[in-house]
Amino acid sequence: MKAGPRILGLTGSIGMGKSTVAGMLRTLDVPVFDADAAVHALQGPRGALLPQIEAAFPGSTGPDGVDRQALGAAVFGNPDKLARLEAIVHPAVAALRGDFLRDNGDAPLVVFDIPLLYEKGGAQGLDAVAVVSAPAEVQRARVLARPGMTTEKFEQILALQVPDAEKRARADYVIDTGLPLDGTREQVVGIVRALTRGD
Ligand SMILES: CC(C)(COP(=O)(O)OP(=O)(O)OC[C@H]1O[C@@H](n2cnc3c(N)ncnc32)[C@H](O)[C@@H]1O)[C@@H](O)C(=O)NCCC(=O)NCCS
Ligand SMILES: Nc1ncnc2c1ncn2[C@@H]1O[C@H](COP(=O)(O)OP(=O)(O)OP(=O)(O)O)[C@@H](O)[C@H]1O
Repeated sequence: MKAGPRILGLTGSIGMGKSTVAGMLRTLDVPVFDADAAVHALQGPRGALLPQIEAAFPGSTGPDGVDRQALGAAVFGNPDKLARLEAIVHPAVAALRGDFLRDNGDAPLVVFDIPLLYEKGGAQGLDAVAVVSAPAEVQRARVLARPGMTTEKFEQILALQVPDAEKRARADYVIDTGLPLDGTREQVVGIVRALTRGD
């Protein structure tokens, strides 16, 4: 028997409903590590990565932390700059994820919410992966409704992400978020049951 919790990776492309599903998992008492929140904390006011990011991208940080709009404009669409930012951010996120796992060592199941799981090869050590997915037109409508989002930015981000169809093909579970929330919640409950049964 494996020591420690089972680990479910949760991923999905922009606007597919990861955060909503992560919220559903938390209400089922499943601890969720939120990679995006970790990035925000590391880049926010007094964030641990501010000196390194300022050195690599002068003028991109201030008293409120990283200017995400400006840094995003600099790195999305420029693979070298994006790789430089990732080399700063990803090891720090991995360290926080290790802390989380130690803190929740007694839970039967934990979830790693990792937006870029397939893009950045974060699948090692996971027992299963669930992908959130909705039809492309639902995704587009959700994303373009967000403040500060433009069609251009959306297209740039999509181009950086593994296509939804490929994610669905590779995942152990597909969670459909293109339907009313209750239907999605039912699927989430089923996955948690399947992964915690028979321990
Ligand atoms: C460049 C930053 C500051 C822009 O922040 P902003 O708030 O404008 O965008 P946000 O983080 O919400 O990302 C928007 C979309 O782009 C995607 N995205 C973010 N980083 C990347 C990346 N390195 N490669 C591909 N897609 C990415 C996200 O999954 C999301 O769908 C930020 O995305 C960042 O620091 N990215 C590098 C670190 C990283 O890889 N984070 C992903 C979680 S580990
Ligand atoms: N069945 C459903 N499941 C999940 N989200 C749904 C569903 N129906 C409607 N929605 C809505 O779709 C939106 C999904 O946004 P959410 O922030 O969860 O996506 P995300 O994948 O985390 O996005 P990003 O990767 O861009 O941060 C929310 O506004 C949510 O209320």
